[in-house]
Amino acid sequence: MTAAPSRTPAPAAIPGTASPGVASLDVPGAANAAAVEEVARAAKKAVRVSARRVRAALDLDRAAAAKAMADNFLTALPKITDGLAPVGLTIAFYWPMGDEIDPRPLMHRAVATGVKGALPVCQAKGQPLLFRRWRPGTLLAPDSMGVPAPMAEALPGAEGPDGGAIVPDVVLVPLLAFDRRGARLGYGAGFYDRTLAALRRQRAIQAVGIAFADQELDKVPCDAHDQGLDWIVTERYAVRAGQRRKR
Ligand SMILES: Nc1nc2c(c(=O)[nH]1)N(C=O)[C@@H](CNc1ccc(C(=O)N[C@@H](CCC(=O)O)C(=O)O)cc1)CN2
Ligand SMILES: Nc1ncnc2c1ncn2[C@@H]1O[C@H](COP(=O)(O)OP(=O)(O)OP(=O)(O)O)[C@@H](O)[C@H]1O
Repeated sequence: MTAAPSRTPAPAAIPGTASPGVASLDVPGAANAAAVEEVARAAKKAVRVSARRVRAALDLDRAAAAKAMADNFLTALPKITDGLAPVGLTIAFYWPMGDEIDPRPLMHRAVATGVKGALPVCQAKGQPLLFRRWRPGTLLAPDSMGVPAPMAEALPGAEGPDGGAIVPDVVLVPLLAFDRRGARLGYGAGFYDRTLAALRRQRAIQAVGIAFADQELDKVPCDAHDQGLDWIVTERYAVRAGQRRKR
């Protein structure tokens, strides 16, 4: 199965991956569902450890890769946003953490073309992320997970508990590992899964996984609550999830 065309709402889960790799655990009923979850959780944990090592050890020019990723993203943007609101497009970026590919060159270039920028804010564990407006120069302070995020007070008209939250059209998702189906692995706190699930209930959005190309795996372990990617953009290419690898 391929990803849904971009004019229809994005798929809520990764097509054909309800119980990947563990379908032979043919135990009927709720016990099976729990076993499948458990196997997926253990598999993810192991893959996360090795994926972190792989990303930290990548032997490449990280600044050049960040620029190349920005080029690929901006070239693909008309396709990524085909069918979304053409005016006042809001893109949720992320502020780089650790060894992640740096989205800041992309953020500056995208905003210079008139895109509205946003950054995620962690409110608390177990809660979806919210997004606040980002422009070059926006003051950032550590959110509840210690990641720099726009402060509520810094925003004009940001009254209310969410401090001026905005709903993005395109969400950049930082990855530890991904596959071409659009399955992804993050830090394991479930922030992006919860956030994409909540956004997709509200409107058509596009989730774009951002990573170094070498973070790709044949198959990332995933389970029923995992929210898939619509696109993947790396320093080497931009692809719609669900497309076969041309190699
Ligand atoms: N750049 C970026 N921003 C993001 C995320 C992300 O993955 N990348 N998130 C995606 O969910 C949310 C933050 N999630 C987080 C999940 C785990 C840890 C964490 O375990 N931190 C460790 C140090 C990890 C490290 O340095 O590699 C710690 O605080 O001890 C932090 C943030 C929102 N913002
Ligand atoms: N939509 C959701 N509602 C409630 N809990 C969820 C949801 N999505 C994920 N979770 C929980 O979050 C935890 C982490 O999920 P998972 O292992 O998929 O992390 P991840 O995809 O690597 O993390 P992230 O989404 O932060 O990048 C799991 O224990 C899962 O039960």
